[in-house]
Amino acid sequence: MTDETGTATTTPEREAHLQKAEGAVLRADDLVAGYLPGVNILNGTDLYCQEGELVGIIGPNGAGKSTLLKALFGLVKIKTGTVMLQGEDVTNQRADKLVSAGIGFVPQTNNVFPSLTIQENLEMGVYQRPSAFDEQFKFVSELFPALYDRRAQRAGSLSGGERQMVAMGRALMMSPSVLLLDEPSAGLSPVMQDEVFVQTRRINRAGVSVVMVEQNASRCLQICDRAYVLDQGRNAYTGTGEQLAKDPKVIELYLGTLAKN
Ligand SMILES: Nc1ncnc2c1ncn2[C@@H]1O[C@H](COP(=O)(O)OP(=O)(O)OP(=O)(O)O)[C@@H](O)[C@H]1O
Repeated sequence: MTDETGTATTTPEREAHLQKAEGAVLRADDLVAGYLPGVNILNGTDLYCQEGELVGIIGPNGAGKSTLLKALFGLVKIKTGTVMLQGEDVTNQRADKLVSAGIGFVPQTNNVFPSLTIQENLEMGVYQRPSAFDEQFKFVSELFPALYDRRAQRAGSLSGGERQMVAMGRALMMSPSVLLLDEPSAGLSPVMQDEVFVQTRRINRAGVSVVMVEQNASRCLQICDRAYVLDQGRNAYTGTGEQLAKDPKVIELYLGTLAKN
């Protein structure tokens, strides 16, 4: 991390965070990234996800939450900093390489092929390893029985919540070491939002490490093991979901406006 003058800085909190990041399935250190030359959206973001963890990322609009996920998944250029997947440096690797290396990503929008059936969508998820289809289809069908029952239905005819299930199922087809979810509850009715949180927890309990960005901050903090509050591309607060949900500063600055539902 550097200050405005480019001098290296660190804090005891950051040192402690870096120590806890040892051995993580996915870790990002000091990411600086953005879309345009000279305009950084991430300004030294740190994150880690240990095996089996469900990690949430919350924060105000425009904080860089989606940008962080895209940077982890090779969709936004990382200018400085590193991304390590199971101890391997994967900084700025192409998304398709990251999928075969073990990162699953579910974008916020346009995350299914609407003209394809549910089964065909799931086949697309495993196109790099077609021989794994049967086994992975069984795993995904056990998590989401409705997908199996309706496998011949076109994804374009499904509701928002059902599409989200297909998108998650597709990303799980490669049996990822870590699954990145970008605002899975966005645009859904309160009932369907709840369903998505239950499903996310179920995926995590099935042994999949998850990093999720969420606009429904209070619900996210309820289900996640740990979370980051991002502000202006920097780590503002971090702790267990329970700690952050009770932290007066987090409540005042972020949950007050974000946790309406
Ligand atoms: N493709 C892009 N090109 C240029 N700037 C972008 C692009 N996508 C996002 N940004 C900018 O990056 C900043 C962070 O956006 P980002 O979507 O990461 O925020 P966020 O924390 O996910 O917010 P929200 O909850 O509103 O989605 C915003 O200022 C946004 O305008």
